[in-house]
Amino acid sequence: MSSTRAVLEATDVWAGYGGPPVLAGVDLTLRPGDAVGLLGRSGVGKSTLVEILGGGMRPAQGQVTLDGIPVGKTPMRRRKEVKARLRTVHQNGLAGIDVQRTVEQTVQDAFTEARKAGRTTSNDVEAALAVVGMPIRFVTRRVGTLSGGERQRVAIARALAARPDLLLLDEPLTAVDPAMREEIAGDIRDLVRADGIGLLVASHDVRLLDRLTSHVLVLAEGAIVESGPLRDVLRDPQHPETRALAEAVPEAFGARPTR
Ligand SMILES: Nc1ncnc2c1ncn2[C@@H]1O[C@H](COP(=O)(O)OP(=O)(O)OP(=O)(O)O)[C@@H](O)[C@H]1O
Repeated sequence: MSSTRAVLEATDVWAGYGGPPVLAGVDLTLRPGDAVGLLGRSGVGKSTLVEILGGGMRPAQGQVTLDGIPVGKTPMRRRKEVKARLRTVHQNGLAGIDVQRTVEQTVQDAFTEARKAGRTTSNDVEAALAVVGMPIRFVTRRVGTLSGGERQRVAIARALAARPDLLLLDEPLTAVDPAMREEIAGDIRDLVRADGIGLLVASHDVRLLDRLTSHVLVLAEGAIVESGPLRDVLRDPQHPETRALAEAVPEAFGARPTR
């Protein structure tokens, strides 16, 4: 429903934690309607990149912009707008969520903000929870009493209720069992497709990326070393790190057996 559709652009992003750089010149563009996976082995810098893209961490060098507005050092008067258009769901699913509020209040708050901003007319908490496979009986539960997997799902429902232009998910649904994870991923995919929300999903779970995204970027040695449709990338990996990832996934994803 938003009038302008945001484009997120990262240019020559460098970052680290005092040692060798974790990110060393990452370029990336995310548009509404995109469904992009960020694939890479554990510790390669996926969360760091998601944090920087969402404005939670500043790069040592380079910049991230949302339709030209700097993300991370956003001018005060544009912060609300950036927050409405660009949402991040962190790995633990709790950042920014008041654990004392109920599930219903948490999702309702997001709808209220989105309605005020003219981003949605919906107020359907039950439908929002259904997308992440949560029955209506959870509405009265305080977020602080939920299991890890339930919190992750509420965090996603809340982010989707906000109807952002772009949604960044860092290792979503890790605490949810595999069968349910696939089903929820399919429902999330349907919703973001229907609403034209741009999605970036950081994960090393290729099954999840296969469900949620249409295109992957492989992060290795601080940079995006490969990109393309997931199954193509795994079938014909070019970079040694992609080859290692491909060898570890089931053949169903098109990876060639190790010779
Ligand atoms: N606060 C921190 N202080 C020092 N080092 C950090 C900090 N946060 C992350 N790192 C290091 O930076 C590197 C990248 O971490 P990051 O969490 O971005 O990787 P990741 O690809 O998301 O990993 P995973 O898949 O295991 O979540 C790792 O070597 C990690 O140990």
